[in-house]
Amino acid sequence: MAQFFKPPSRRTKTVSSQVLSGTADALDHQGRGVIRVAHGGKSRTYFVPQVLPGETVRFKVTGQQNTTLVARENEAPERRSAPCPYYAQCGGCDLQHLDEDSQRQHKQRVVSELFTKMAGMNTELPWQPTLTGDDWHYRRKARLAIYQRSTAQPMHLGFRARASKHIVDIPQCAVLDSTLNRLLAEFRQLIETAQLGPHLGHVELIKAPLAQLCLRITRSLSGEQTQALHDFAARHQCALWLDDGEQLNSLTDTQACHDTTLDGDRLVFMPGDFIQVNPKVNQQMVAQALAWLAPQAGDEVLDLFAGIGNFTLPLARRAKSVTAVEGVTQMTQQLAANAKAADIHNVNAQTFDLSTEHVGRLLKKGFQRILLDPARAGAEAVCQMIAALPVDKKPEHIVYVSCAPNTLARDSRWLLDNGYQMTHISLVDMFVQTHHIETMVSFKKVV
Ligand SMILES: C[S@@+](CC[C@H](N)C(=O)[O-])C[C@H]1O[C@@H](n2cnc3c(N)ncnc32)[C@H](O)[C@@H]1O
Repeated sequence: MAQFFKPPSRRTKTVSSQVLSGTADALDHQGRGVIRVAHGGKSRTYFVPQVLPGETVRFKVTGQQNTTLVARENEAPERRSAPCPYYAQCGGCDLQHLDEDSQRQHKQRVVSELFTKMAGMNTELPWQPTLTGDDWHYRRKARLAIYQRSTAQPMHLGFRARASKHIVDIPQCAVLDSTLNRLLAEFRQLIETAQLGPHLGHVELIKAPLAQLCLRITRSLSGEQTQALHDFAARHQCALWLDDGEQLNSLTDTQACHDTTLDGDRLVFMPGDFIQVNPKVNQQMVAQALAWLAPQAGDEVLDLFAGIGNFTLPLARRAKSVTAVEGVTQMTQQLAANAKAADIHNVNAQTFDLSTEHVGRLLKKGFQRILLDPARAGAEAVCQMIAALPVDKKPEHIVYVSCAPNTLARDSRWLLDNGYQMTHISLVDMFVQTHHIETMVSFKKVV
């Protein structure tokens, strides 16, 4: 039999399940303690959840990126005891071991560092006061997973555990709106009495302004179960929706969900459409965008990643016209319908993918002001195309609203290197108790 030389495997030794120890010297942008551990003359960096700078811990390496905390040897002075009883298991509010002021300071520091590293900003950023609302019970929308193999087995209703598919039972959520929390407790009982558990995949709770429950149905319901849902909706004066994965049907004869803009216009939406989860903070965010963008009566404004028109309608009331672009057809149609119902006729709503060339053609028409509010992936293609515009076609003002500071810093570099100056930046405390960071930045054309 022929023999071939077999080189030794080049695969790095698996680190999985190793228990290491070290002291955190920083927090990363996901709120995890940064621990550097020496390995055979080299230093390796780990990111450990629930750990603060100065704390020495033992942690288990569960994958290339994942670690779990095993034991903490000391506590940093700024650590507080987490107010929510589910904090240790639930994957949700992962920064509540810091008080709210410390959370905000950490988030501001993260954004500043990312701007230095990724956008080349070496001067102090023009920070404005953080926009804040309630620290607890601020969420008007949440999706909870449901799992029950059969009615003889226990039912689970809650959020997924940290880095896992396991459901942590959450009878009450400390950041969920209080009306929705009360409804959640009643709904848990209904699942048991009507034996709904094996038929449901998740429930989405929305306050809009009537409480709404949207149920993901995985097996068809019996007549008695449907009646029990009807009775529940009547008893608790809420709306009920059934989603079978293909269609969303309203079970109750109630009005659709809606929000109200700061001008009093109605923004109708469907469960599943994007809405900003923190209504108090959202109102301030829209007001600040208007103040920074300062649309004038003669301005043509572009609202990109427009959703159902959260920024579009207020902008349209102040400018000559607004072109709003959104990638989901249903939301663009809803945006157009919302404008029409508010008697606003200067909105041109378009549907297309903003990561494509198409946006370049639109930008060449020339807009005085642009509002950008992308998803976490950011708006790099848009910023590159703004950067490449001739000076006379470049907008005078841009406001960028972001839920991911790394893509915000990356995209901002295109603007800062191509004729724009940052005039304002502020944190928007949309997701208190969690590591998620919402930021607003205003740019002004300087050349
Ligand atoms: C953060 S939400 C903002 C929505 C709206 N501005 C608001 O305040 O409610 C981002 C929106 O961008 C849309 N979107 C994400 N990626 C997109 C893309 N590549 N092209 C167009 N729209 C996109 C999403 O559907 C979503 O509605």
